[in-house]
Amino acid sequence: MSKLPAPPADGFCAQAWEHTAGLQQAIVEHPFNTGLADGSLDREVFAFYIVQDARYLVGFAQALAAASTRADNAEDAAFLSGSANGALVEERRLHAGYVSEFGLTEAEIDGIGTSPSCLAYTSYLRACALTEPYPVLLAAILPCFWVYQHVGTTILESTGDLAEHPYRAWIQTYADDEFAAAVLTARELVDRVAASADDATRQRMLAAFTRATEYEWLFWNSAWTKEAWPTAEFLG
Ligand SMILES: Cc1ncc(C[n+]2csc(CCO)c2C)c(N)n1
Repeated sequence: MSKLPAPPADGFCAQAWEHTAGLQQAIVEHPFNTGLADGSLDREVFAFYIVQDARYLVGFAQALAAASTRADNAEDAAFLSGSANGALVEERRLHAGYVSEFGLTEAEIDGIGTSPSCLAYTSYLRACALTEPYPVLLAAILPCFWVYQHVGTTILESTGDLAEHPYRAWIQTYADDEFAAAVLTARELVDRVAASADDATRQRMLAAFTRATEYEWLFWNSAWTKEAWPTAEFLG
């Protein structure tokens, strides 16, 4: 799948992407993602990322499920709750893969703490679900879709044939046509909701989109550094 078409120039999504363009570039150029693209990424760093991502997917699914209860029509509710289910199906798939691909036992998995950045991102999404207006919650959810589609298709452009690529399953998931269609639906939903929001709400939407995109960067960076709690040493 190639890159998505640009969103309508007068809408929220176009404004949000332009506002975060430097950060989007930094995400694509992060050493985690350049290593994912050329296949040089350390397997252990990737395993750390996958374990944290499974934790993230549970929190993200909760935010999507909460958003679906606030939709004002069945089509949007179905999209949001279907995406929540999709995130949980993916969590189950990753979890099953821990054992087969990375040789981790259930006890080892349970012993891996949720990283500070993973907890911060999921806590932020859950907080948006509880305390922010529906349009702001949707703006916080959107980078999860859009940033991954951007990263996946940018990596695919640079790799070409994936037959021998060690991270082909990951790249295929996020450069896939079905996923691109979901990202377009998410963008259209956010543009539509933003169009009938007042200026103050639109400002908060932009802040939420930006914050969630910052958390996307933090998430990759935390895998790259195998981020741990600096306080762990005080707890024995
Ligand atoms: C940190 C992080 N951010 C985004 C995604 C991508 N993602 C997760 S669930 C979903 C859509 C609903 O099924 C998408 C696009 C990820 N895996 N990890």
